[in-house]
Amino acid sequence: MRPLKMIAEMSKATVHMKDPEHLEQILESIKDSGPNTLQVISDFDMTLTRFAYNGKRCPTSHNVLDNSKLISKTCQAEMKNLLNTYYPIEIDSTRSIEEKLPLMVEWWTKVHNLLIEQKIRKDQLTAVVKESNVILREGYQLFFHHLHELDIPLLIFSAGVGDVLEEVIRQAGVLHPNVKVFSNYMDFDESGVLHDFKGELIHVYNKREGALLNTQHFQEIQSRHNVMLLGDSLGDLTMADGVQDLQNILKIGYLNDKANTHEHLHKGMHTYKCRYPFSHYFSHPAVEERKQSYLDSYDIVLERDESMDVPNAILQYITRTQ
Ligand SMILES: Nc1ccn([C@@H]2O[C@H](COP(=O)(O)O)[C@@H](O)[C@H]2O)c(=O)n1
Repeated sequence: MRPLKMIAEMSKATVHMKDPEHLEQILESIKDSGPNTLQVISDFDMTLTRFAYNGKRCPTSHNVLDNSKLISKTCQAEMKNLLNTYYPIEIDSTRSIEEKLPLMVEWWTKVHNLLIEQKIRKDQLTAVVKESNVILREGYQLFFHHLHELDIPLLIFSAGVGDVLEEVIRQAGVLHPNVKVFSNYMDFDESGVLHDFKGELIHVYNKREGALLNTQHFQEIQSRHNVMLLGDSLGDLTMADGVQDLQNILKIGYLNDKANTHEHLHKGMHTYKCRYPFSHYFSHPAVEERKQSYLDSYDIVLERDESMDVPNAILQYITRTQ
């Protein structure tokens, strides 16, 4: 039987594909190569985590801090201003990456400096994550456990805050040894107070496997030439750049619903629970407008789907040995 017929989840109404035949070839080729040739590369915010829950937007790893009691009201206001300034630039498809890149570095640098000024303590992060509204997508247990069982590396590339997202995964009980996170990690002084961020700044335009060249992680994944990639933006597609001798890449994209959220964003504005002020949403292209570009770039597009059902079903299929 043809692969797509064998994967029941592929007939869900949320699933879209531009070229099912090509997708079937990729699925077969990855399956034939075996699980020890596979690595999974994923974005974190709004890809492994939910975009919304009960009609309310869920936070990114940065927002977990922005919305917390660790940040003064003045600082929250400054961060919100920065978001108002730079987020429209991040999603502006009329500007080139060359134009946007220095501005993204500027945004991240300003936010990190503000966070440093807040003298955040390492021992406060557990509580802040617990109190936040961040939620991993439904079916995350199966996803993480299956990859762990088969010893398939899960590389999470995130321009968010590594300490926060690692804590999210830890609290969910799925921070297995095969999970490697590449993100912006906080640097705490000897008394446990944030005084810097470690290493090179990671923003939306430089998170990719090639950045791991000459690291131990790179050696561990060098022989894995097949990739399953999960993302929620077109920028996430470059995360696999630098994979050695890439044979097959299966790209699954979450097309999150930005248009449906106006109503609760109005409410969220007063509670600081929303990610962005609603003005961003009015200028943000709606799902229908973005759908074609996602279909042109991702092999599978999941529209308004808050679950891991499809990635899980695909994984079960391509790692089945008989
Ligand atoms: N102060 C900030 C800076 C960035 N963001 C958003 O985080 C996203 C990056 O995280 P990924 O896991 O998707 O790499 C990015 O899309 C920014 O909009 C933020 O919320 N606050």
